[in-house]
Amino acid sequence: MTKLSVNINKIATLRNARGGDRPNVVQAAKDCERFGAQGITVHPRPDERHIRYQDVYDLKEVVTTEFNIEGNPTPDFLKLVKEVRPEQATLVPDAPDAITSNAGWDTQKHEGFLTDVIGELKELGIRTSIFVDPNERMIEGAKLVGTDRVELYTEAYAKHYHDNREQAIAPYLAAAKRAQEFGIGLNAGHDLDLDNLKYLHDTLPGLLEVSIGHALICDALYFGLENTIQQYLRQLK
Ligand SMILES: CC(=O)[C@@H](O)[C@H](O)COP(=O)(O)O
Ligand SMILES: NCC(=O)COP(=O)(O)O
Repeated sequence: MTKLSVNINKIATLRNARGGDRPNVVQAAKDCERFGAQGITVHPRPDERHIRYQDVYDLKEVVTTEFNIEGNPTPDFLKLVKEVRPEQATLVPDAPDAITSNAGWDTQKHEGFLTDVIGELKELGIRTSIFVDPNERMIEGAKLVGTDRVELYTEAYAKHYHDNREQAIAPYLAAAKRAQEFGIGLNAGHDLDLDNLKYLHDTLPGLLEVSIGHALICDALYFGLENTIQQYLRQLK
């Protein structure tokens, strides 16, 4: 079964546009769960342009499904994660000024750092995932650093899906098979939507979770949040 974790960053973006509390991020997370989401993802960034650190503490009090915190493991991020203790922490090597995540880890270059951070989080009972490009060498590095899971960075898949989906998914399939051989759990995310999700789900073996935010929240403007989540869940059957 592939779980749908709804990334609620964009709910916070909308709230922050006016500085008030509408829409309420905590209520949105509760509603996503009520409408069927099997997890809630947030990606607090250092400038707190969408999810704020305080949101993460507030969400921890209410999220009853799987709470996944994504981000670059800076000292501030690690302090937050260690205090909140989500079910899963996804480490993403994004620069503070990046508009959005734009690359996976070089797991070989950063082997020592990732090994240390992953070890610390696992000791606290937090499942770890690392954001990686669909590259078999990076999966081999992921094995060495001891992560529980990898999250395949699906931007390239999404970008090329409509040109040639077999070609677009080929590197992901190879990476997924390698992860499976190593006993590493498989997540995926970035730019997934109602067009490209089903093929990804049906093609990648052992896909445990997808985290989806931008497209899902955009779809919710037209279809409503409950209906949208139901539509995404149907792609994962
Ligand atoms: C790791 C990843 O792909 C997502 O967390 C994505 O980066 C969402 O972050 P933004 O909402 O800040 O674009
Ligand atoms: N990990 C990916 C994520 O949480 C959401 O990415 P996107 O759907 O906002 O591109």
